[in-house]
Amino acid sequence: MNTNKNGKRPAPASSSPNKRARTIHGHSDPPEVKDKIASASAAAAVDAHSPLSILERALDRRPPGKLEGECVVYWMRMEDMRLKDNRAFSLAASIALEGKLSLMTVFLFSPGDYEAHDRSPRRIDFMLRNLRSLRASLSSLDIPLYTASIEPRHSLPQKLVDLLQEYSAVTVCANMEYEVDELRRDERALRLALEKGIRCEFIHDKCIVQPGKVLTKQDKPYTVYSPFLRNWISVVQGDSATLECATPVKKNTVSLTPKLEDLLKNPTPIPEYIPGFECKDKEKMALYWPEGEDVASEVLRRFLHTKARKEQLGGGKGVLASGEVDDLKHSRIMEYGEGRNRADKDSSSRLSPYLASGVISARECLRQVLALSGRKKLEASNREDGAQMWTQEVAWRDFYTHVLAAFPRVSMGRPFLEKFNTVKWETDAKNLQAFKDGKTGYPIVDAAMRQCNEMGWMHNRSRMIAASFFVKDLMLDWRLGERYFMQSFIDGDLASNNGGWQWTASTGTDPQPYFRIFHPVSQAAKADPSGDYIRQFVPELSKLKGNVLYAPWEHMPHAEFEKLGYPAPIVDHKEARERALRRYKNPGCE
Ligand SMILES: Cc1cc2nc3c(=O)[nH]c(=O)nc-3n(C[C@H](O)[C@H](O)[C@H](O)COP(=O)(O)OP(=O)(O)OC[C@H]3O[C@@H](n4cnc5c(N)ncnc54)[C@H](O)[C@@H]3O)c2cc1C
Repeated sequence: MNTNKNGKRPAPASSSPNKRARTIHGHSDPPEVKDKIASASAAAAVDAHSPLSILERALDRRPPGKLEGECVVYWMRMEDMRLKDNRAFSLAASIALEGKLSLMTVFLFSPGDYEAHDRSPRRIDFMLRNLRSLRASLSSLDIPLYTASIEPRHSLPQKLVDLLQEYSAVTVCANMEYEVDELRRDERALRLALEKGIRCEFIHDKCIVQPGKVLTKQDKPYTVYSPFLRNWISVVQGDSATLECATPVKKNTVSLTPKLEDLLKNPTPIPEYIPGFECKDKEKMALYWPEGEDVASEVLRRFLHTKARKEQLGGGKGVLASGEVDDLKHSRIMEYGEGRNRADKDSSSRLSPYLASGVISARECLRQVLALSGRKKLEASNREDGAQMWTQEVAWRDFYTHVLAAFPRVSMGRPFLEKFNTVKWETDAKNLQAFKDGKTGYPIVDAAMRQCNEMGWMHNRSRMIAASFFVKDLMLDWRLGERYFMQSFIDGDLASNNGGWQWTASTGTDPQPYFRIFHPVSQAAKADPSGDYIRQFVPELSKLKGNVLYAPWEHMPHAEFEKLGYPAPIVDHKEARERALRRYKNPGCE
């Protein structure tokens, strides 16, 4: 470790071009994500004929003649893992009721898709846990659940249709998933099903307002959030059907065929884990993030009605640990306007794992917010009221899903702003590893990354600070960071994660301007004024207080600093900032 002139401060590793000892220069895409980056022309072609528009057109086709069969299938996927307020499930039930048919549910595991989408073992384990809980609920409704693991992933549409035929299904209903591969898979399944006279219904459910419904005056998708939000609010308030709860599904009334009866009594197994996605810390994850619809409802209830609790900061305390106190006036949502950027407080809802897996619907969240103190109006410009502010955050989830649906190339490794595609990235493997391990020497970044590694989740501010440091300070390719987050999070959601990374990397829709670069020390003081967050996740610094905590190398004598066993900064922020400005200003240049 180096010391500076006054012998006090271990100097951060230099990032200026002529001093970079450990940095391997490279203009090429990093090998880890190379396969995932489409060419500009291929990506533009996908944008021009988006998989969503292709699927929507295909949905107009119906099998000729009367549908003959014995059941209707609800095809549940990993983003709609609930029975309440689930549109495809309700639709399947109503078609079954009308046709005097029985209802069954199918869940197909697709390890190839999980791999392709960098799904984390935590997310897969959460999926399995929720599925087990749903199986019990389905069984109480006499609805059989069929499960199977399908490989290779490209065979899934054909295997689904084989299964539909085996069970003599007339219709299959599913909620749309907006990722490119998934939309293409569904379109293929639809074509194959049609050939066999089976009807497919893929419907919008994930967002509060469906993609394609919030458009500019020129009928174009929005690329800027504020006008999107204003229009989104007018759609929500102008059409009462938007927030309507899907009809609850009742017990199967028709007597089941022997095959379905057998499936109800002898369900196909839900594995302990999916090979390749063994979750090493599953007990801990189950403590932090218990599964089930009732849990999700309780997480929401507490956010709306109870006060912040200190214990929720981390330290093995789950999202439903006891100690909550009802206090509508000072509930977490009421304090959200002021507190939402505080990583050291129990300031946000922690609903993201439940929303990402669809364990609770976003509509339900908004209905409950509107019911609070009889609130009826949403206001785009109100940035003080906690409930309004929170709704605006939930709208970001819709925004990024709409962006993904309208500009699918963003998920094909392309920056939304193509002009930044040639920005030169570093490829320093040691820096990448230090970031992942939370050993960058910047306490707030390290606390964020250690929270990620410990909980599979991070506070929004922490995600922004860590991602900014990754891109602008380490100058590492944002796609590598995007991938690591997906592989680590229990709430990994392609649209929100990609949106968050592209916002931070200044390459996305409505991004952070490239010249606004977070300072990892001043951001620490803002996000963690009490210091509790850093002390919780970075035990080497647990005895430090005040400004020393945010930049110990700067304020402590060298010998004292060394005793902490905490790394010195791996880059100098000032130099790194200049490098980032230089490279963003002139993409392609050193
Ligand atoms: C680099 C980066 C990566 C991210 N990756 C993900 C991800 O993989 N999955 C994910 O769900 N969110 C992601 N986010 C968004 C946001 O950080 C999380 O949704 C939020 O921190 C979850 O905590 P919460 O449920 O307590 O949020 P709250 O503040 O209580 O917000 C409520 C809900 O609104 C939605 N939401 C809030 N902020 C955003 C946002 N900026 N973008 C999209 N949706 C939002 C989420 O569904 C969230 O659960 C990312 C943000 C960044 C900057």
